[in-house]
Amino acid sequence: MSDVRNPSPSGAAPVAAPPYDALLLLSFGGPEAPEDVVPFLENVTRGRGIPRERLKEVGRHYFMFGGVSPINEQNRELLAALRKDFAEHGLDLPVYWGNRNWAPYLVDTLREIAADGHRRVAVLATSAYAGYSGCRQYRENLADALATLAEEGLPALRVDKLRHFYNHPGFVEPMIDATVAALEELPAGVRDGARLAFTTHSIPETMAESSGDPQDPARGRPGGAYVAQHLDVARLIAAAVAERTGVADRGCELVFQSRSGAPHIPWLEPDICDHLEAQHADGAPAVVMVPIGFVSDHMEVKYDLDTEAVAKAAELGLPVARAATVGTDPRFTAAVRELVLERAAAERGEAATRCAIGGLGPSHDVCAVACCPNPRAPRPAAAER
Ligand SMILES: CC1=C(CCC(=O)O)c2cc3nc(cc4[nH]c(cc5[nH]c(cc1n2)c(C)c5CCC(=O)O)c(CCC(=O)O)c4C)C(CCC(=O)O)=C3C
Ligand SMILES: [Fe+2]
Repeated sequence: MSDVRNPSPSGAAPVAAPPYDALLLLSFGGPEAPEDVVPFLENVTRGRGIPRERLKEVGRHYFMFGGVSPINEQNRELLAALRKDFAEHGLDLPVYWGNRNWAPYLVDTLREIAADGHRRVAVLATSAYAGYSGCRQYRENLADALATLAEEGLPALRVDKLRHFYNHPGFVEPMIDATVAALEELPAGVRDGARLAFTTHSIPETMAESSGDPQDPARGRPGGAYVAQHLDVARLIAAAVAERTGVADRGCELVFQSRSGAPHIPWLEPDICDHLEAQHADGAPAVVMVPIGFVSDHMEVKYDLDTEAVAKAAELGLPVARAATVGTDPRFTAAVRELVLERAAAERGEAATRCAIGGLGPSHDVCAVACCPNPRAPRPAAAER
């Protein structure tokens, strides 16, 4: 692992990151009041064939939490943490935030960026891995928003999406600490026997198979790049946790959660709740759930893991703990800064250190047209070659 953390000496004048004049934090968005829930779900599911029953069920999850998803507040905290990190390290780059499905909407943020006089924007999507939902769909959202700005006669912006950060040490290391901390929450008697269950969002199997760049060796593996990348992270965490705790055989299972879509369409399995049952039947004394698929403790974590899976475990009498997501860990904000600086250097034609751990290497900077295809029909997407 190479160290590319090189803060400017304190007192030095802040430096920019040419050619970029802004960073955009691009996220999913979530409701912030009960009356937001139905319109939010309509935004998410428009034209996606999600069964009505599933929508009612997901609406119920949000209402259980007062109609407020934690995701927007978590993104406000990340935005503040990024601004603080940039300021402390002498990086003079304004940071903006926009969402796919709720205010502040991406298109409004891009209008604001243009009005502030910025033209070249680096984009960090709050999705660490390859796949349609986490990569191309955001690039389609960018293309749509840019088209709206063009129709309005606003100045043209160029947007560059930063590479997938799933194997950046600034993302993985906080999760190693969080997994060790979760193990320590378990009763001492079951701690050493506890198994690890790495969880992520289930997606349709066909979407998993086609995830990633066709040229990327990870895509050729069963499950495509989405599964291969998650397995790589799971192995890194399992190995580090084995070393830290002196217990080598906790397993390293990748399991899935938050399945939606029609029941006859195959999605990635096993589901976390079925997995807890199987682990219990297999004699596991405890399980630690490690939500490697997510960057903050949003609704998929608070409901699907902390509520539903925890209830399943209680019913089984299986002790469980859940590892925290990276959130605003300073190693993660430093990683974002490094990704911006690395990409800026690459865009200037300079050599850049591309920090990555595990077996797959750093992801590509610019997605291919055939990367993570839209499962329905091809649509214009920004930031591709
Ligand atoms: C891979 C992936 C991530 C992880 C990467 C990333 O973080 O981007 C993710 C994150 C999230 N998903 C979220 C919420 C929802 N996802 C849905 C539906 C879907 N997700 C999908 C995939 C993913 N989703 C897919 C293939 C669908 C089917 C419909 C479609 O093809 O688009 C639905 C519809 C209802 C349902 O069926 O669940 C909702 C409400 C929230 C917000 C949580 C909050 O409010 O705190 C977040 C962060
Ligand atoms: Fe989702």
